[in-house]
Amino acid sequence: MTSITVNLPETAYEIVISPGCLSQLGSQMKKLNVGKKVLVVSNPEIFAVYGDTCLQSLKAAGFEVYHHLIPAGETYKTLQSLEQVYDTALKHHLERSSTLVALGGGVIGDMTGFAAATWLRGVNFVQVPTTLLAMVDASVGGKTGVNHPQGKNLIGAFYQPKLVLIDPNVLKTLPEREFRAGMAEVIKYGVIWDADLFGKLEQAEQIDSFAHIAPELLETILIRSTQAKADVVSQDEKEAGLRAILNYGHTIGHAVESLTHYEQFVHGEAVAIGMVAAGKIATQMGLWTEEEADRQDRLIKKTGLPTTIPAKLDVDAILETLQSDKKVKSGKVRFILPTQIGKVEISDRVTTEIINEVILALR
Ligand SMILES: NC(=O)c1ccc[n+]([C@@H]2O[C@H](COP(=O)([O-])OP(=O)(O)OC[C@H]3O[C@@H](n4cnc5c(N)ncnc54)[C@H](O)[C@@H]3O)[C@@H](O)[C@H]2O)c1
Ligand SMILES: O=C(O)C(=O)C[C@@H](O)[C@H](O)[C@H](O)COP(=O)(O)O
Ligand SMILES: [Zn+2]
Repeated sequence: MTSITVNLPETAYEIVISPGCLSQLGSQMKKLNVGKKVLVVSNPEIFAVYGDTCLQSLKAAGFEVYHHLIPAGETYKTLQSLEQVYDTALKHHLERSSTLVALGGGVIGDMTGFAAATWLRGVNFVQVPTTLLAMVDASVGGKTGVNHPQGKNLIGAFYQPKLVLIDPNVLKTLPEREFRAGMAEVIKYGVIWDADLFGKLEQAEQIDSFAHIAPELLETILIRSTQAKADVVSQDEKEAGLRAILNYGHTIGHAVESLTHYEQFVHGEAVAIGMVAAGKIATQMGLWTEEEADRQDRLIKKTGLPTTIPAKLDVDAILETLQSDKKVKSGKVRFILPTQIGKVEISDRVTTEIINEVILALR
C-alpha cells in the first residue's frame, strides 16, 4: 500500500493506492470520523460492476448507505444532473456530518465534489476514482464543478476530499480509449514537472492500454502523478500562481472539447491536442527546442492519442472560446508553455497571430 499526503493550509488528506482496496472503503472511511449516512454517487455502468463491493464494505463498517446514479458522459456534467443529486440528498435527509462518495471517473468526481461543497454549505467528500485519468489527476486537489453550455467547468468550487482511495484493479474493465485519455494527463506531468517520469514513458515498450503496460510502470505512474499533483496543490491550493501549470494543454484543449460538444473527443484526447498546440507555440516563440517538442509529440502518438485539430472548427470560434478560459487575466489569455522537459512557464505574451498560425498548422 502506498499513501501520499496532500498537505494544505486548512486540511490534510491521504491518497491511498493499493490493489484491492475498494473493499476497504468502509474501514478507511471509519477512520475519518464522519457521520453515519453515506450517499454514493456513480453512473449505471460503473455501479453495476463496483457498486456492490463499495456498498457492502460501507455497510459492514456500520454506515447507512444510499446511492444516486447519473448517466455516463461529459454531456451530463451539468447543473441539471446536480439538482437531482440534491433531490436524493434531501430525500434521505443527509446531514452536515454525512458523506458523499464519488465512485467513478472525473465527471462523477467533479460533480459529486461540487454537490458536497454546496449541499448544506458543505458535507464530507470522498473520492474513489475508477478511471486512470481520475486516479492520476481529477480525484486529487479539490477542483470540483460542472460545465456551462458556453464552456468547460465554468461553475464550481475548490473543495477538498477527506480521502482518495485508488484501487488500480478496477482499471481492468476500463475501455482502452479511456486508458489512453488518462495517459494524456500522465504525459502532462512529465512535461510540466517530472522529466524522469517522461523518460520512463519514452523508454517503455507500450503504454497504450492496461493490457500492454508493465504493472511496475503503472504503479510508478500512479505514484509519481499523484505525488506531482499533491506537490503542486500543496503549494498553491486555489491557483493563485503555480497551480496553473496543471492546466498545460487545457487552454486550446478545453476549447476543442467544448466546441465539438463533448462528442468527438474525451477530455484527455482534447488535452493531448492542446499539449501539441502549446508545444508548437513554445517553439515558435523560441522558448522550447523543436527536438524536445518532437519528443513530446512522439510520446503522445505512441499512446495512440490525437494530435490534430478538426478542420471543421472555426479558428475565430476557438479564439472566442479562449476568452472564457479561467486563466484569462486583465483580458489576456495565458498559456502554459514548456521551456524544457520537466519545466514550464506561464505566459501572457502569446499573440493572436501565433495562436492562429498554430491552429491552422494543426488542422
Ligand atoms: N478536478 C480535476 O482536477 C480534474 C482533472 C482532470 C479532469 N477533470 C475532469 O474529468 C472529466 C474526465 O474524466 P474521465 O476521463 O475520468 O472520464 P469519465 O468520468 O467520463 O469516465 C470515462 C468513461 O469510463 C467509464 N468508466 C469509468 N471507470 C470505469 C471502469 N473502471 N471500468 C469501466 N468503465 C469505466 C465511465 O462510465 C465513462 O463512460 C472531465 O470532465 C474533466 O474536466 C477534472
Ligand atoms: O487541478 C488542476 O488545477 C488542473 O488544471 C487539472 C486539469 O487536468 C483539469 O482538467 C482541471 O479540471 C482543469 O481545470 P480548469 O480550471 O481549467 O477548469
Ligand atoms: Zn485535465
